[in-house]
Amino acid sequence: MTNVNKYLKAKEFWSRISYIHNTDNSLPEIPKITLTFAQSIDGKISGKNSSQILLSGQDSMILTHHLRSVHDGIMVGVGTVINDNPKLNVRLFEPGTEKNIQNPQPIVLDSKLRIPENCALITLPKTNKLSKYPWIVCGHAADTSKIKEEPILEELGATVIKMEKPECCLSTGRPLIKHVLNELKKRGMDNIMVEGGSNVIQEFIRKHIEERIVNVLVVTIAPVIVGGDGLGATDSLSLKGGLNCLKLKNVDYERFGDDIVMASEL
Ligand SMILES: NC(=O)C1=CN([C@@H]2O[C@H](COP(=O)(O)OP(=O)(O)OC[C@H]3O[C@@H](n4cnc5c(N)ncnc54)[C@H](O)[C@@H]3O)[C@@H](O)[C@H]2O)C=CC1
Ligand SMILES: Nc1nc(O)c(N)c(N[C@@H]2O[C@H](COP(=O)(O)O)[C@@H](O)[C@H]2O)n1
Repeated sequence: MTNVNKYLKAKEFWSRISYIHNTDNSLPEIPKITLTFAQSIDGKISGKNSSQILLSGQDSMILTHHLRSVHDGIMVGVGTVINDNPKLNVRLFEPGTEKNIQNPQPIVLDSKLRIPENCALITLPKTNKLSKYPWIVCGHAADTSKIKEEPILEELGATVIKMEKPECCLSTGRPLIKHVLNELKKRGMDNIMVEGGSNVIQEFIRKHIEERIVNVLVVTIAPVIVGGDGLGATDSLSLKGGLNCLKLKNVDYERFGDDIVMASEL
């Protein structure tokens, strides 16, 4: 398949599955959510000691970058930033379309402002004008954090969104997802792609069971075996409320190179 056809296929797949995304089953006060990650055939999203691994092949990576380009925001937890130092921008696009490419707004869930000042999300926009400075969402426990100060991050270009009200955070200071999403909607985010990592994926699934906050789940399954040392997307997720397992609905599959991409309602 030529590269042009790979981009076309990614676009067509998103058009096909976004019928799920666009069904009006979402809560109007929060952005529409696409929950997405790549996993090995044995359900791991990273390797031993949480080491980052390249699971997606080129074709499914093109899809991931297309998804980034069609969302207002892209969200990860600070664990992913510390571990992977991701860029979270759109680097794979059809040649000739660069003028139309919009990078999503990077959003980092970071209860205690642990984000490294020299991470790519903060340094990249200095040299790459198309990249956006990150929004960093912290809780009230950030006050007592010994590490990062809000003014330093803001001087560097980041926007710190502090969830100060006690009802917006757990007693540990971790911001509650629903309140965070409501705040992001007020700041203009109509749809957000949530890229992980494990704790954030689990939090979205937990919350979804209560309030249906996820519109579409997109999982790339790569023909790779990581083994028992790897980190699973849902290793610490215990399904409460008598659920033995969560059965996905409206399931669709497509092959991208050697990978299978599954899209469904959660
Ligand atoms: N294969 C894939 O698609 C991906 C794999 N990963 C992998 O995931 C691992 C990182 O995952 P984790 O360590 O679990 O970190 P994480 O990225 O899920 O971040 C967790 C942190 O987010 C913060 N946070 C703030 N509010 C939160 C909330 N409401 N819910 C949950 N977290 C909140 C907390 O400080 C928490 O420690 C890395 O190994 C990385 O390589 C990450 C993204 C995608
Ligand atoms: N789609 C996908 N496939 C993989 O194999 C992956 N390891 C990931 N990981 C996610 O992508 C982030 C890296 O993004 P940049 O390439 O730096 O823009 C990483 O942090 C994970 O969120 N995704």
